Amino acid sequence: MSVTSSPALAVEGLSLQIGGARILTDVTLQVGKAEMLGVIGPNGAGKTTLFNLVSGVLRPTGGTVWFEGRDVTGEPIHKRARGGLGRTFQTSSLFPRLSALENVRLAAQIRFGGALSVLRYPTSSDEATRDARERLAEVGLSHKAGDAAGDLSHGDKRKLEIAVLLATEPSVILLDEPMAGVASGDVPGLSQVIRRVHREHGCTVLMVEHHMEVVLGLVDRVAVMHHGQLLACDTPDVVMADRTVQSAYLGEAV
Ligand SMILES: Nc1ncnc2c1ncn2[C@@H]1O[C@H](COP(=O)(O)OP(=O)(O)OP(=O)(O)O)[C@@H](O)[C@H]1O
Repeated sequence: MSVTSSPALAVEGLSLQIGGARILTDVTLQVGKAEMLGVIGPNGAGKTTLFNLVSGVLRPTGGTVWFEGRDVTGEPIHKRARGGLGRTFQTSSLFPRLSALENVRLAAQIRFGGALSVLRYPTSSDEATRDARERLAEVGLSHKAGDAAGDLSHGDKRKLEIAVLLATEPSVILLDEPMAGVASGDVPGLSQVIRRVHREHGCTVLMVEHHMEVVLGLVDRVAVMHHGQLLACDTPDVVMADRTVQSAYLGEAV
């Protein structure tokens, strides 16, 4: 997909310097509406830092973050999240002792403006609970609604995190290594959930992922990071054929 004149998300000259260390240098990138963009690169390339700057976990020392045409560089993470910029983290952000349904319901309650109570047992008539059940169905976890989040497999935890995210109705979703720790047998199912959510919600998805097969099979374009810089950003075919990418990042043809 080509990037439209009004991208869902854009970073311009984004840089982060900590002490003498240049963590990210002058990254400029646009993500079109409803596009799925993968971010790849070796360990320490700056992928998570890019996500942290985009979502508001970190403030850049240079450059700008644009979200739906708005400069959000100075906005804190919760304000960006309320505006529709949602993300998952490498480490799970679920409440392990709450059920899968309760985890999603909490996120839905925030959207519906209800009291944040996990003590109140969900009832089928409650709007947030109904919404939470729908989100669980979307990620194929209806049958695990009553299970404690902490007891779920890694793959199901990742699906649940996506359901929690969907309950906040984001327009842009950042997925930080969704396949990390997921058993290989569960990878296709999780990929399918990501593809379906992207297609059915029409949201923009940015995904950092080491699992190359997954990224190349899912995304419209791939951004390649290397030493805190953006090396290339294009369709999977073009990026895989790029000699700079092959020699600097992959070391050999893929
Ligand atoms: N707060 C910090 N202070 C100093 N260096 C940092 C800080 N945060 C990140 N770095 C360094 O910046 C570089 C980029 O880190 P980052 O976590 O963004 O890489 P990554 O591409 O996500 O790596 P991985 O694939 O291993 O998760 C690394 O060399 C890391 O050690």
